[in-house]
Amino acid sequence: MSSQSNRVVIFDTTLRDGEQSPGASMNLEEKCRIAALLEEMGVDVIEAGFPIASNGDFEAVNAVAKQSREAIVAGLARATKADIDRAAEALAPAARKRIHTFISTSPLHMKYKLQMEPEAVLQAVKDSVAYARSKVDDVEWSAEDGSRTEHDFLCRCVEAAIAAGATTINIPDTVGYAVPDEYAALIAMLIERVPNADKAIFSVHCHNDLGLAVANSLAAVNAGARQVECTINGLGERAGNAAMEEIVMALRTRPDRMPYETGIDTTYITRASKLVSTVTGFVVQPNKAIVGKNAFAHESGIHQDGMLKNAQTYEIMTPESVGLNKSTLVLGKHSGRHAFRDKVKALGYDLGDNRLNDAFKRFKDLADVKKEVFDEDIVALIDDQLIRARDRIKVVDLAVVCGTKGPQTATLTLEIDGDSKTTTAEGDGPVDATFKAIKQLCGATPRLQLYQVHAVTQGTDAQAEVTVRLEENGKTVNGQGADTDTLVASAKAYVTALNKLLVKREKTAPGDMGA
Ligand SMILES: CC(=O)SCCNC(=O)CCNC(=O)[C@H](O)C(C)(C)COP(=O)(O)OP(=O)(O)OC[C@H]1O[C@@H](n2cnc3c(N)ncnc32)[C@H](O)[C@@H]1OP(=O)(O)O
Ligand SMILES: CC(C)C(=O)C(=O)O
Repeated sequence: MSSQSNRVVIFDTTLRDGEQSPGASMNLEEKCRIAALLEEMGVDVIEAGFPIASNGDFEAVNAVAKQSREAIVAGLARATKADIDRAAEALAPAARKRIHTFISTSPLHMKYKLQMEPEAVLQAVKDSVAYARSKVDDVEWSAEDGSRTEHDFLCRCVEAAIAAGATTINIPDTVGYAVPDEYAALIAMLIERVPNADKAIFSVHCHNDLGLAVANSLAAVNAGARQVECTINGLGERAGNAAMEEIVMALRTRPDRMPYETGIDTTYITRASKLVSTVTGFVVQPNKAIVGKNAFAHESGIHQDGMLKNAQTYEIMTPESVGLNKSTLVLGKHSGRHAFRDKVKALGYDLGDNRLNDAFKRFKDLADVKKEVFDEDIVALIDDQLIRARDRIKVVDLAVVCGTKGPQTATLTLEIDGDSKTTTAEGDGPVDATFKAIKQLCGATPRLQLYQVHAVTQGTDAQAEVTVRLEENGKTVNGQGADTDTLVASAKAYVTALNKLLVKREKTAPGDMGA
């Protein structure tokens, strides 16, 4: 494959560079599960670890080597015989194996980290690649800190690595320092200047310190790189690596600007993201591109309206293309009537325009006090509205004073047959005070048989749904009320039950309100 081909090799290093994220260690069984999924989704090369690093790393590379069939399994090695021997040993069972050997080439790294002269580094490139080639046919050489390497020296190292048998040349932006046009120019320069450049595939490995890992990788592909090293969810050292899902979906979504293909079945992306997140405990931020919880979620009314008319108005990829069932229209304070009507219909209600408008107003009030409005909230809200439509008694206002000091008081305003009436009552707790206030205003004395509260959804801002059962002269009625305020929900429930009692009384003694 050359820089003329349009096929981009996806080299996944979640298990190696991804695991270098502090706290992201994975055990052998977890690595094997991730590797199996990476292979199933069409990853070309799986870098399974750094075998000399520890026995655990060796075992993991060895286990992934044993289980993989189609994917090439790579093991990392410094420019030393011991590292290369260990990598070769771990990779031995692999159907397709690659030794990935590297050494730093930037002045800073050579002088301070390696404490080697450039000529010694150049010799190490030749020796390490040749030695690795004596072990396997597929050798990748990386110029660590390549993006900060002096160009002439980098050209000499790359030429030497290819001459010694490397078939993939990786130019990492190890510290995420590059910017897209500069990095693309670097890759183009190497392809142009290195005499044997056509004998190797050029690869990029970008870190995200400036948030440019994906942009740099794509710019490099446009300049002729045909392997991208990346990780699921962008996991990796420090700010992470280029995120595989972003690279792959950018190529798939913009073939007009980037006419390249990968072998990835993108419908596996969500699964892979979830698996890596679960295994490492690294939660994916909600607004993360492609795999964040909100990547295909819409809350604003104008966007929801557009989505309902044509999803392409606000989505450049389909959720199905990344393995999600569907987009979500999240109902919240920014939602509009179109999305609300759609949701109400989907929940099985057939409300006329007036009722819908009324429900929408109540929904907006609820959304003002609640972060997210769930289906259950809407059901509770509409049921509440339907129940209350013909009520003679309505809760208008409630203010409760409660706490450790006491006495607990409730100041309540009810609308009774169109008239507004207010009273204040004391009680044994805020619920008792509220119920006493209702009884005072309505002159009712039914017996409370049941008082039950449950949260409609989760969270401290959840709606409370209260059930009240009242008994009078052998007649029993239940009333329900829902509200984010438990006491308001309690008042509504009690009043609903009272309204039902009134209906029952009407049947026996028409026109009678008080008890
Ligand atoms: C950019 C990257 O991501 S590179 C990969 C980074 N990943 C890791 O380091 C994770 C795994 N690493 C490890 O477990 C350990 O660092 C080991 C096992 C590899 C080495 O451990 P130690 O022998 O204790 O060495 P230590 O890590 O302290 O220092 C690294 C040594 O390797 C040398 N070195 C670093 N890179 C290379 C290289 N590519 N080729 C040859 N030598 C190298 C350093 O100069 C230093 O040598 P020195 O001991 O002579 O000063
Ligand atoms: C070993 C190389 C590829 C690396 O991880 C880096 O330079 O970031």
